[in-house]
Amino acid sequence: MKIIDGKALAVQMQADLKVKVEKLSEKGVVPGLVVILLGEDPASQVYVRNKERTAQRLGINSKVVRLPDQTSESELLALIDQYNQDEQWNGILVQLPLPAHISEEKVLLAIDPKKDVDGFHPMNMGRLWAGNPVMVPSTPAGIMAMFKHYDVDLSGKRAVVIGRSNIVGKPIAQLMMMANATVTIAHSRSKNLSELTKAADILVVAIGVAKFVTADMVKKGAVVIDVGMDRDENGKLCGDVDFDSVKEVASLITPVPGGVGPMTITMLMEQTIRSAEMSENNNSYSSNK
Ligand SMILES: NC(=O)C1=CN([C@@H]2O[C@H](COP(=O)(O)OP(=O)(O)OC[C@H]3O[C@@H](n4cnc5c(N)ncnc54)[C@H](OP(=O)(O)O)[C@@H]3O)[C@@H](O)[C@H]2O)C=CC1
Ligand SMILES: Nc1nc(=O)c2c([nH]1)NC[C@@H]1CN(c3ccc(C(=O)N[C@@H](CCC(=O)O)C(=O)O)cc3)C=[N+]21
Repeated sequence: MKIIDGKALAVQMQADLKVKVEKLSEKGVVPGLVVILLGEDPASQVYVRNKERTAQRLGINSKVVRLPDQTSESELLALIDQYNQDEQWNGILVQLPLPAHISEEKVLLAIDPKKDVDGFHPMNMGRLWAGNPVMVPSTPAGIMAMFKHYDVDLSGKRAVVIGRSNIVGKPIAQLMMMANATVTIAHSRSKNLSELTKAADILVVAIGVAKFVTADMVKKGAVVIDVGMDRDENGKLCGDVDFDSVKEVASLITPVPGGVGPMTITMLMEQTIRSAEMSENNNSYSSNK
């Protein structure tokens, strides 16, 4: 068993990104990321602070707009429109989940697809599913970067994703399919889940249930990616995978913390930089393939 060190890979990739930002800045193009956060959810506060800190370290111009929970949908939409028009900000991210009185769909549709560094706008989701991604959601992009760095070849392999959210499950399934894996997407209605997961060469878990995947559900030698950000019975941060038992079965496994999380932030920064590059090149909004 080998542990995938997401933290170390993130640090390594961020060093390259810092150089990129310096070069762009010399040309007068400073990438700018604005993060909009509604409410006081403590986990969201931590993630947003991590994003802000990383952006600053890389020389990316960053701004966090903190708004009260009761902010109206129209206020939020007006604010997004203001940042859509403002050339100084080439990346706009609205932290999810949003309060129940605000339509997530309307908000995601309002963000200029060119500035949608999360890749959650239906235009960007559609382009991903069409096989010509422009902006890719950062968690799945981070997982693919880990596969590349650790020489995990997906071609012809059986990959199983547990979770079908728009921000993790669906896009990672599509990216693995694009890398020629045979992909199964499981969710809370799936029957005989263990049977599916036991057949997986690659298992990606994104459900939000602490230590849900146990060793008996995993094939010997499988690669296990744990996206979960959960709390165990003692309130300690843990993932969706029971790391201590599954690590004995897996050939490669990500820890929580220090696995997918740091890579998510890194890919968000990469995407922000790419979006700044596109805005420099005459607003060309096109796939990078
Ligand atoms: N490290 C990182 O960078 C990130 C971590 N996360 C974390 O990843 C986890 C998942 O996030 P997200 O995708 O947004 O979650 P959602 O809550 O949007 O989706 C959860 C998915 O898991 C499925 N599910 C829930 N319980 C079970 C179960 N017992 N068996 C099988 N499937 C189940 C649900 O099925 P159904 O559709 O049927 O309801 C749903 O498809 C969370 O812990 C979140 O905090 C999220 C984003 C980034
Ligand atoms: N519009 C939007 N975009 C997102 O990308 C987005 C979102 N909304 N909502 C919530 C999820 C979750 N997410 C994480 C980012 C970093 C860590 C992270 O840094 N994790 C650290 C630990 C953090 C801690 O100590 O709590 C780690 O795993 O090592 C985790 C989770 C981004 N998300």
